[in-house]
Amino acid sequence: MDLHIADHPLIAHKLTVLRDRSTDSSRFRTLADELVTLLAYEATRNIRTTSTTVTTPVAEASGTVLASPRPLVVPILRAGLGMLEGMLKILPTAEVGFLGMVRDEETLEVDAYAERLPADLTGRQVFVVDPMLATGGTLAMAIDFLLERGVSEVTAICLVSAPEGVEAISTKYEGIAEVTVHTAALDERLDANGYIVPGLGDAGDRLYGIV
Ligand SMILES: O=P(O)(O)OC[C@H]1O[C@H](OP(=O)(O)OP(=O)(O)O)[C@H](O)[C@@H]1O
Ligand SMILES: O=c1cc[nH]c(=O)[nH]1
Ligand SMILES: [Mg+2]
Repeated sequence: MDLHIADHPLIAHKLTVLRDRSTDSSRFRTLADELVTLLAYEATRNIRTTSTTVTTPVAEASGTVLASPRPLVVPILRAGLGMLEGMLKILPTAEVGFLGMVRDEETLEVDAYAERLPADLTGRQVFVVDPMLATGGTLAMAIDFLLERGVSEVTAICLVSAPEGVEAISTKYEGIAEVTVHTAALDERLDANGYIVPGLGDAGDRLYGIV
């Protein structure tokens, strides 16, 4: 697995405000949106393109456009929805698929309650967005859904990741699929309840639950 940890002062600043317990939902949503746009710039560095020519008002120029089929963005509900608009700002032509998943707070087992993906994703470039990579159980289930549909290359964009989740994904897909994770931060560890330390708390609640 390829892990990229962002190293940019604007990302560090926005993430610091995002972590702050006193940041309210409205500001949290704005920051998540801004952060994913910044992370997506680097995460799309290897997006597939094709060469073309374009006629300017002056002359013909050679150019580059996104290849077909267009990329697929998959937010993992609920918290991943807070990263969708930020992704679409820089990938406005992407197709969007949805996965709804929730962790059991006691067992940390993941339940998939919604799935709306194209049936055949053979050869498609896929960007999964979810703010938190904790145990890695949710991202693994999402990757499994995608692999079943023919995907061989998945890029995940997360805001905060735990070493335990990174290790779990790296081990599970070694030699099976090309998985890349872009994260704004790699934190210290998980606590006894499966929360990332220092993390930012429950991303879904902070985006949509608590004002
Ligand atoms: O790596 P894991 O241990 O699987 O945990 C990470 C998952 O937990 C959060 O979702 P949650 O289950 O809280 O659902 P929500 O988005 O509806 O809040 C988060 O958005 C990830 O999807
Ligand atoms: O710290 C964590 C871990 C999982 N999900 C969250 O929202 N936060
Ligand atoms: Mg949650």
